[in-house]
Amino acid sequence: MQRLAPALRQDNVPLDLISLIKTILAATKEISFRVSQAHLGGLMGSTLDENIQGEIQKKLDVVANELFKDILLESGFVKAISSEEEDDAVAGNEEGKFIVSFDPLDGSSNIDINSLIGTIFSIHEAPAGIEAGDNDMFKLSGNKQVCAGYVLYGPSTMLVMTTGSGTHFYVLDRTHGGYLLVERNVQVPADTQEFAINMSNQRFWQAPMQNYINDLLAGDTGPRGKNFNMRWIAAMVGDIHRVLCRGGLFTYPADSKNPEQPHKLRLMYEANPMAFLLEQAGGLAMTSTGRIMDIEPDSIHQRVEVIMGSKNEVEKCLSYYQ
Ligand SMILES: O=P(O)(O)OC[C@H]1O[C@](O)(COP(=O)(O)O)[C@@H](O)[C@@H]1O
Ligand SMILES: [Mg+2]
Ligand SMILES: [Mg+2]
Repeated sequence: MQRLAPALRQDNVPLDLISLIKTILAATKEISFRVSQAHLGGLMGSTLDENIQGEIQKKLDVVANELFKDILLESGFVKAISSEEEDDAVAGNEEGKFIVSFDPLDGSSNIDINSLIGTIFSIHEAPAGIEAGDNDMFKLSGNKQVCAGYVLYGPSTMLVMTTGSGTHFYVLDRTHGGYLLVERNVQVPADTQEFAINMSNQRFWQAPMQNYINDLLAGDTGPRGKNFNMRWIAAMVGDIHRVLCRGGLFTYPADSKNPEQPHKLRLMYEANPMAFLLEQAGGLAMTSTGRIMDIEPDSIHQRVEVIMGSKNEVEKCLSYYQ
């Protein structure tokens, strides 16, 4: 099995980006270890602190964030970072060529039940003429990502990553401590009979999503003429990984539960990186009004609605909004 660096060189990834990716992955190996030892290291449960999202931070959210942030800022490769757990961008090396947005631990509500969690990252080239700590530096669309990926801390620790030459799967080999390529150019099936949504929000969805989901639930007795199964891991990394492995539709639609905040998932370090991975694997990643990666961000913690996965099924869902 091919090691990470030769696999990236095969995709003509520039050496400085390979060095940054290796730095990111060094942090994920440490996080993977800390996650596996969390019970023993007193890292279960919550802190007393609230992050800018208005969520009480888990101890592991804080540990993973500090680890990721420190390793990146010390590397010298990054001009700035932006994280789910940081109010604002954090300045790095003024000469740094890249900026990194990340979700240090995705699926935080799964930590205390020992279920699937992960780390999500998105890399852009640093725009010129903006100071290192300025949030405006991150107002770049998903189309401008040079690399995106996630690491899933599951039965095995898996890396799923793209640099624009397809989406590839890697596994952390614990014998020699490196990520090995296990599948190149993953392709998402265009059709599916599996969907993922938090059903408990149903009464708050807009009418098109209500109608779409009702028709899925009607199965072969309804207009879709076939049965659909439902899954919800409550960790985007886990639900998207399933979609990349066997197809499916994953959605976190707009809802009226909190009118001031109709969307849940964050554009810069959840929706954009997953959109890049899915599109590179032949899937689609949309809101009800357009392509996620075309969105021009207006803030680093901006939230968006998400409808992504198997191409034909995403198009079918969007047809309910026409
Ligand atoms: O709690 P809900 O409504 O099931 O939402 C689950 C969603 O929230 C998230 O956990 C949010 O991410 P964080 O855990 O990083 O805050 C997603 O991973 C997941 O898809
Ligand atoms: Mg998240
Ligand atoms: Mg998180």
